Amino acid sequence: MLRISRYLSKMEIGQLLLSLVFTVGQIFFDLRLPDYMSQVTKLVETPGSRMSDIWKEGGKMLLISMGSLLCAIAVGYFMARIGASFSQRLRSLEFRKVESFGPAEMDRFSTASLITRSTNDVTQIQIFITMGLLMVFRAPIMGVWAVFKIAGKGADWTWATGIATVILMAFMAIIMALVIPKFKAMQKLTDNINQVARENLTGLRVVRAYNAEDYQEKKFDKANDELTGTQLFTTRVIAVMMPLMNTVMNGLSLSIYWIGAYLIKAAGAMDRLTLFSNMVVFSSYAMQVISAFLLLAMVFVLWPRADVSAQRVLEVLDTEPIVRSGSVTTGKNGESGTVEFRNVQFTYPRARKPMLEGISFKAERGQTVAFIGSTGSGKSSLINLVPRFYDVSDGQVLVDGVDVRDWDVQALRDRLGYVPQQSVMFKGTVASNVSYGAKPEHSEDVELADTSTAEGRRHELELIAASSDNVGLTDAQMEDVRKAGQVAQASEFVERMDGGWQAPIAQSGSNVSGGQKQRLSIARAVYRKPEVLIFDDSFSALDFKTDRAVRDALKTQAVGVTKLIVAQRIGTIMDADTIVVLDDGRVAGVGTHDELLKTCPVYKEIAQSQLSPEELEA
Ligand SMILES: Nc1ncnc2c1ncn2[C@@H]1O[C@H](COP(=O)(O)OP(=O)(O)OP(=O)(O)O)[C@@H](O)[C@H]1O
Repeated sequence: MLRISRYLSKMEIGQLLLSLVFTVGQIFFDLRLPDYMSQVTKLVETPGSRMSDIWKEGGKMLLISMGSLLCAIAVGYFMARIGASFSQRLRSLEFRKVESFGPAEMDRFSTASLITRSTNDVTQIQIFITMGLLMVFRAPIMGVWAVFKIAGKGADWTWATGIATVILMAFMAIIMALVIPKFKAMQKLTDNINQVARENLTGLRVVRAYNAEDYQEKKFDKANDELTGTQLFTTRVIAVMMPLMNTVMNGLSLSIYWIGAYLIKAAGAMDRLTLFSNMVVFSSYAMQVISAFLLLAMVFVLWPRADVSAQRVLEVLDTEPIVRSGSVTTGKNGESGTVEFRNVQFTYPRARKPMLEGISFKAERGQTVAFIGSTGSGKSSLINLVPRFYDVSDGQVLVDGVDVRDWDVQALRDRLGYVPQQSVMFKGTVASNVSYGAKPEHSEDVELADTSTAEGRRHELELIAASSDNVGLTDAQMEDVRKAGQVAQASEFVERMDGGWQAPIAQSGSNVSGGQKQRLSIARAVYRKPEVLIFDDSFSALDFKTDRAVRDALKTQAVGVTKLIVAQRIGTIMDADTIVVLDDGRVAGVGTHDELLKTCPVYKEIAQSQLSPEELEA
């Protein structure tokens, strides 16, 4: 929990210190009250006291109470502010950190856990800051101060308070020993429930199609019951805590008065009034000591969960992606549009066996290099090394003559137009999806925006607005969107949509078909005007005619752009300048279609399974 405080802004630290001052003020006022109470008691007991004197002392008590109230309000206000702005910053930082993650980091954390870590975990930290943080300071200050106030005011009463304190501490120790491990488990169980819910929602169609609702429900019920069971246990234990504490508190009050009654009975008439007043004061201070323990108990309720959450949030924030950015921003000797693999070996993190071995080829500027091979032969794995989703285990991948590990990652990816195997659409419009690469990249400024100040929050909003849906594309940009759409053979269906290029795209592109998504995804890559276009099996959802039309358009419209194409269909890649045939992560052949038909049995087998004898002869 302490380590996460390094993300507090200066303003928040200032507010925290101010709250601390107000807390000390509140304690001061609270501990002054018994003194006035003692005065009032004396006045009431002393024959001949005037009502106005009692009113005066009572008035002072009221003022002191008001002072305490105002301090409490100030503390509550500042702590709520700190809690809200700090958690906002943590969420933003986590979001940006996750954006820098590659597949390796995503595999390590899992999507569900990352969602819990930036929502539920941050909320636990916020609750602790708002409700528990100042108690950490308030409880000991109040306890020690109150002990000083009662020191020397009666050995018997002090003994009674000491015994009550020991009983309280014993109760608290038992309760904490019972609940802390459960609190730790609770966040993991929340991850679990998120994971099951997420899987169910994303796979809803399959669940329905296979009538697997019961199975899914059982899985969810199990996760839900586990979480509920743990929550019930901790809540029950904590529910017992308060009555126990109150019993001890009331027991102590009773003991003080009981002891007082004996002492007063044994004292002489002159001392009785002083003793009585001392007893009232002592009892008030003793209650303050016990209250300090009650506050500590509250801290112990909130702290363990917040501490676990802080560790989980820090785990994300402290993770440095395996793929680290280099510094090169231009190609070697002005080279442009070349991609070369030099004896590349690649092993997936946590895998024992290399997935790719001995891969070498070079794509010159403007050339088309295609990759074909059976399912699982490593085509996607190979292509993923170019944008550095993973790094090679051995050998080199060079873009424009520079090792991809030396490239500044942004500069490298700016040169590439990547079309993934599964198209991804974002909520927005057709145009905003196609022009996605034109958005300003997230700026370092955002990370530093101090959201604890009004100025910082305004700045953050401006930056968010600048990077949100680019509704206002310039005419030139809109022209580029249309051109990219034409190359990807998307214009026809887009123009038939309600709103044309401004037609809305639902979350995950659920209002367009698989083939349409694929075409928009291709348009998005073309729009960037990259040096290298990478198609990871991107033509598979297209019909043969569209596949052909897209490739023809690319030939005429994307001249000089290097194309790396992963494909299942021979027809898609037949005219490539070079075809690399993969078999179980090794190169089985490299050459043109005609060459490979003669020299590569694996390629010949694939070709024979897809083409007619006439096509093969042609
Ligand atoms: N993230 C990963 N971690 C570990 N192994 C992986 C990972 N992704 C893929 N693999 C393994 O790498 C192998 C090659 O997968 P890859 O996706 O590169 O094949 P592919 O040739 O593109 O197949 P397809 O044509 O079906 O898309 C597979 O055996 C797969 O199990």
